[in-house]
Amino acid sequence: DKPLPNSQCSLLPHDQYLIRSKRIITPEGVIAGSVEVKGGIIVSVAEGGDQFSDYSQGYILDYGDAVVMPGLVDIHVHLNDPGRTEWEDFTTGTKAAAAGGITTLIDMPLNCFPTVVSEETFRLKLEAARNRLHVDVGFWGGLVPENAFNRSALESLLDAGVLGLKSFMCPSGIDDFPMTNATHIKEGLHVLAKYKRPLLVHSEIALDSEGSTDKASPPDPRSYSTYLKTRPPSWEEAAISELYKVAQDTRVGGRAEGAHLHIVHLSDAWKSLGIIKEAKESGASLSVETCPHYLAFSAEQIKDGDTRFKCAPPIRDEVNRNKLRQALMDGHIDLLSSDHSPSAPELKLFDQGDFLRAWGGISSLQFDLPVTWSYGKSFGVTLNQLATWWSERPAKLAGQELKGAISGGKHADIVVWDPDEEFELNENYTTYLKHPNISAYMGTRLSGKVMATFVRGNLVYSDGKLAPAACGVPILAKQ
Ligand SMILES: NC(=O)N[C@H]1NC(=O)NC1=O
Ligand SMILES: [Zn+2]
Ligand SMILES: [Zn+2]
Repeated sequence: DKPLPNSQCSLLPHDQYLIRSKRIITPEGVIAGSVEVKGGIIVSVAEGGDQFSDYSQGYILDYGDAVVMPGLVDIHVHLNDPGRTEWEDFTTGTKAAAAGGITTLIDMPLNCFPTVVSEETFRLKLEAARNRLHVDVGFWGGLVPENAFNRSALESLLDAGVLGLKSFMCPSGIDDFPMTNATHIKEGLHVLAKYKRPLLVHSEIALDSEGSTDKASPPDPRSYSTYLKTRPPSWEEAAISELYKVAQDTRVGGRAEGAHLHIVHLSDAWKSLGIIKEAKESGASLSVETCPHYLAFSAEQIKDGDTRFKCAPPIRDEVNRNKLRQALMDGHIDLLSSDHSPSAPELKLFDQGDFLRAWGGISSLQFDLPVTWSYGKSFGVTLNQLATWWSERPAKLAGQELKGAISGGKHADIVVWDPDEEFELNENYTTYLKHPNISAYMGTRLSGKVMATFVRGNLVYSDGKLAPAACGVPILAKQ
């Protein structure tokens, strides 16, 4: 049993050990057995336990019937560092991730300042992240009008190691991250094809909407329905129809073969979803995510002035929510992400409760797992589905073939949790997010408590404690 290179990285002073449990979630199904970890890698996964009854090579951690699952890979997180660290930063965000069983997160190129739209700005991002990551963190670069037609600028950003690009089809809310049109996106995909990396798109196009026109009786900005009317499903439909067309380039033999288009945070479960199904059938390389808040909440439940629930696209009515749940269960939605997009609490305008002027963004990162499980189990979500939507597919989208599953040869990125333990998410709950009070989940009762989190074999979180050192690494795309 070799000593660890840096004992501050892990709460477990062993390099080689066995994790035992009656419920290990593997790609082949749930098994009772053990996962053998050595040097940060899963060296074997075995059913039963007899062959290890005398495990003299290392240490044994027996978790009984707690669930041992691949750590979550949250591909859609805004940590706002550098530049808006009073909203969230690398330290708070990655501590929250570790405590929540998220072993890898991919940081978005906007809400930080400057935005990550060039090699130079990406270097600033990496500099800010240095020695401050408690889990592994990858980065999306930004596709904006300024770089979309500048192939060499995009190539240097991609050569520097961003895992793919992200763009908006509507105003992003951040001045130095302007929106792209279909032509910019087509060019971006063409460059990405060579790298075989994805483009993630915020898919709403701002059309004139009924909410903003009635001047005789101005709508009440404290009412959620006022906000909901300003961003109807037709905005998502309009964007996704455009994307259907540009995605044709990603087909075999197309101009952007090798690139992939990923639609982020789908809310509309009606026509948008239909177009996505058709695009997949057409042979386009396309996928879609939704977020726990669209599965958990409905417009009917959002109280006047409670701007914690403001996000874009908006949380829609209960019928839409149920249809979205069904689409997920039926396999039409590929994966889940948080779109963790916190702000300083002042920007949520809790005093006025003004839905039209408050910052749009849901804060949820630390609660990805218990939230998905608490709401998901009511509509039949299984443990294997959690691993597919939260680990296997997001790892694949981000090009991380060593992450996202409990199987031999992969990184030992593991969450151990108790699906049956319930807790009140209130001010007494230990939360590492910078501003827990802005989270839409605060005040709810959840089930599914994270007991331990391993990142490349380091026990970074256990039983309410974090490892002292920040030993997560920045993930750079391989050439
Ligand atoms: N800029 C930013 O983070 N916007 C996010 N917030 C939100 O609710 N939807 C988004 O795209
Ligand atoms: Zn977005
Ligand atoms: Zn986002």
